[in-house]
Amino acid sequence: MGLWDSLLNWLRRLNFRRLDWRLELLAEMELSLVGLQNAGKTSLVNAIATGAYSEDMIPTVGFNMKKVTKGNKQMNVCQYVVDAADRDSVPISRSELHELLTKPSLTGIPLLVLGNKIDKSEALAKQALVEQLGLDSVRDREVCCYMISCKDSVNIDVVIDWLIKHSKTAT
Ligand SMILES: Nc1nc2c(ncn2[C@@H]2O[C@H](COP(=O)(O)OP(=O)(O)OP(=O)(O)O)[C@@H](O)[C@H]2O)c(=O)[nH]1
Ligand SMILES: [Mg+2]
Repeated sequence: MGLWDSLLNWLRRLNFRRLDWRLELLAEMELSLVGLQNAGKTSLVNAIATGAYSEDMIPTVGFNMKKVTKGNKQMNVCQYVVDAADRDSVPISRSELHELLTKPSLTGIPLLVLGNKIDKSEALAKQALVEQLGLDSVRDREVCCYMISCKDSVNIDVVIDWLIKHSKTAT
C-alpha cells in the first residue's frame, strides 16, 4: 500500500471515530439536554449532528424535564441551554435550573450551561449570564459555561470536546 493510501485510510479512521463520538453524544444528549422552550436545544443537536441550521424549527413536543430525570439510564452530564438573547426569560431559566439541580438523580453530575444565540446583538455577555443564572452559587459539582451560536456554528466544537471528555470518564 502506497503512502497516499495509508494517509487516506488514516484520515478515514479519524473521521469514523469522530462520527462514532457524535452518534454516542447524540444518544446521550437525548437524555441530558434541558432548557426552556425555544432555547435552541433541537438546533444544538442538529449543529452537533450535521452542522445544519434552520430558521423555521418546529417546537419539540413531548420532551420535558421529567423524561430527563426519570430515565433509567444514569446520565453523566447535564447540558442546560439558555437563550442568551431573550433577557426576560433568564430569571425563569435560572429558577428552573436550580430546581433541576436539586434532583437526587443529578447529584454531582457535571453541568454544562450553554448561552445560545450570541449572534444576536441583544445577547447577554458571558459574565452577565453567569451572574443572572446564579452559577457561582453551584458548588456541589463541576460547572462550565460556554457562549454559543447554533446559527453561526460558534463554539460548537468546544461543546463537542467537553462532551467527549465528560462522557468518557463517567461510564
Ligand atoms: N439567532 C439564532 N437563533 C437560533 C439559534 N439557535 C436556535 N435559534 C432559533 O430559535 C428557535 C428555537 O430553536 P429550537 O432549536 O427549536 O429550540 P428548542 O429549544 O428545541 O425549542 P422547543 O423544542 O420548542 O423546546 C428557532 O427559530 C431557531 O431557529 C442561534 O444560535 N441563533
Ligand atoms: Mg426542540
